Amino acid sequence: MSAEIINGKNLSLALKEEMKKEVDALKIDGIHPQLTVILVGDHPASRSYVNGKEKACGETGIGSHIIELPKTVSESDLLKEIHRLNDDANVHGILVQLPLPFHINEQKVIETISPEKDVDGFHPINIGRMMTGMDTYLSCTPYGIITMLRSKNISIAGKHAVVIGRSNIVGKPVAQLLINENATVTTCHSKTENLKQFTRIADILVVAVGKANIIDASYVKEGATVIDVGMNRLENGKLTGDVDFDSVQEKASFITPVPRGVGPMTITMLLKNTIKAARRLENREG
Ligand SMILES: Nc1nc2c(c(=O)[nH]1)N[C@@H](CN(C=O)c1ccc(C(=O)N[C@@H](CCC(=O)O)C(=O)O)cc1)CN2
Repeated sequence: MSAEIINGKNLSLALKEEMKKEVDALKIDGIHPQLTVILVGDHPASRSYVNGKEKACGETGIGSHIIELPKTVSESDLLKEIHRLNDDANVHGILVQLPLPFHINEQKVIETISPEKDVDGFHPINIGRMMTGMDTYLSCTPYGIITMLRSKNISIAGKHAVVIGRSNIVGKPVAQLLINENATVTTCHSKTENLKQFTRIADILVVAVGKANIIDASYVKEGATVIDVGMNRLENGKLTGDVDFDSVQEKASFITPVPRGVGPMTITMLLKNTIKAARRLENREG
């Protein structure tokens, strides 16, 4: 067997075309979706992700603005900036690029963003809404994963999904979204004993560990769907996932690559959330 590749880059292109039409229609109604991104410091990867967000906004007609703050900015100045954006009626979506410097409390920052403008879906109110199955902004990476599964009509209901990783940004919300889709979900993590006993019975395996090529074919059930959220930069500069792609591709039914898998979908779902925010804040059903 050789698994079908779920190409997040191509899916993103198709979704962005649809969103461009949606944004054009909104503009005719006088609504101009607007995203503001705050970038603290000059971490090259963060800068590149923020540039990617700006480019994707441009491609779909969404207005974007980047606020750059020095890495020495105080927590209170950052919070002030967020309050100002919360009060700015022209701004529909606010995002603070993570990670932040150590002297800034990330959770405090997330909780300061108005839940109605929290297009990252990180605010505890939006997490709570997601957990109770309410309509809300879904965290972009988990939302992208569910969208990738749906794009290939992969059955989720009744299937056993195993998530490796329990971060607030990926592991926990993706597990919850899979439960919302009626999967039976097992969450594994660094303290899980005998990881293979779980992964080998997974119909859907989501890997968000952060260790290059740690999951090889021996962890995977024949015919499984394998979603690789890992993004590991090797010494030679090459980007690789948590999944040993070549061996797992021989055993799985579907697999996401790195790069051009989940990563591009993270940005694309941010655009979806920004359009939703614009509709909601302008009272047009989002
Ligand atoms: N406020 C947020 N911060 C961070 C998030 C987030 O969703 N919100 N997620 C990550 C970074 N991230 C977006 O911000 C992100 C990561 C990766 C990609 C991507 O497209 N990756 C490419 C490869 C890019 C490369 O070569 O380096 C791919 O996988 O094909 C997009 C967005 C942490 N911070």
